[in-house]
Amino acid sequence: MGAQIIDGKAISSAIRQQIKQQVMELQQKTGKSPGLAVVLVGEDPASQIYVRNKEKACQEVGIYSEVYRLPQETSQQQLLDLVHQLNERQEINGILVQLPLPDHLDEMTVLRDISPDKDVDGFHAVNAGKLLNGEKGFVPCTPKGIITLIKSTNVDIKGKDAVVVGRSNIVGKPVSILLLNENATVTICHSKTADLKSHTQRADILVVATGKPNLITGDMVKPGSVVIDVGTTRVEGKLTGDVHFASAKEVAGWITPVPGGVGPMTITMLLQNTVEAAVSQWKL
Ligand SMILES: Nc1nc(=O)c2c([nH]1)NC[C@@H]1CN(c3ccc(C(=O)N[C@@H](CCC(=O)O)C(=O)O)cc3)C=[N+]21
Repeated sequence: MGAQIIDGKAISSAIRQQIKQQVMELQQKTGKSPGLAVVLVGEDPASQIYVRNKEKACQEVGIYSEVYRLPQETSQQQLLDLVHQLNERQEINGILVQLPLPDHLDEMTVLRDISPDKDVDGFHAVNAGKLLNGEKGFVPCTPKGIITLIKSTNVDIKGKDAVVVGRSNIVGKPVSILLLNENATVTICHSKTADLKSHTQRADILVVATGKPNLITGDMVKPGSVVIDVGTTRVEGKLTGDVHFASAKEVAGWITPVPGGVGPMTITMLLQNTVEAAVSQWKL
């Protein structure tokens, strides 16, 4: 018994099939493939895995990709020089600088120097502003994937109580705006929220993106609700979500697993954004 599992892996592969088709059509029409540059600074093992997965995903769907692996001691200027070069390169439609950057580098400055037209992560202030204003721009990959996963349940978002736990610029804030755009009533909770449980218990849609393993237990979940777990923390070698899966799945109506939920969707949305970038830069 218990919740239906939202299979992010299966939904991802269906969308990747469509993207592959679209890339083939673009190649036939233009003789070119969309191109993505991924920049990784330092040797964080988790980042290495993500970057390799992104590279593989690009290959699968026919997106051209370049990966720049820069040493830990790369200077701010060296990183900015690379970003500027990539901004100018015709064959590169999307640029992603893997976060977090080493402490001596200023993320905000680096993100601001990526051309907003190539900002497939949707982290540039221009794209964040467009999202807030309801203008067309790049939507961050994880939030975009989350909305796709919620819609896959056929639960109508309109008028529902959505509670987002976490207020990062990468997930919490943008997913809150997307849910608001879908006409949910949105509450944003965070580490200073007084009574977290009182909020999560009322959530028809619960999105958890805190990086605190097993923060949300079954007693904090509303019966029948949609629970989206964004956390992927390695605990004793095992990838662990922010939601205690075993107890939450007895209460929720739908729930995403970790792994195999939000993670694969993030990469799929990156592929989608890269194709979008190419189509718009090629003026198709
Ligand atoms: N500029 C930038 N853009 C990002 O999108 C970005 C980033 N920096 N920094 C790190 C986070 C994290 N992130 C994930 C992507 C895929 C999985 C993923 O595919 N996870 C698999 C499991 C992978 C594994 O086994 O480790 C899953 O959940 O099933 C997870 C996490 C993207 N991020």
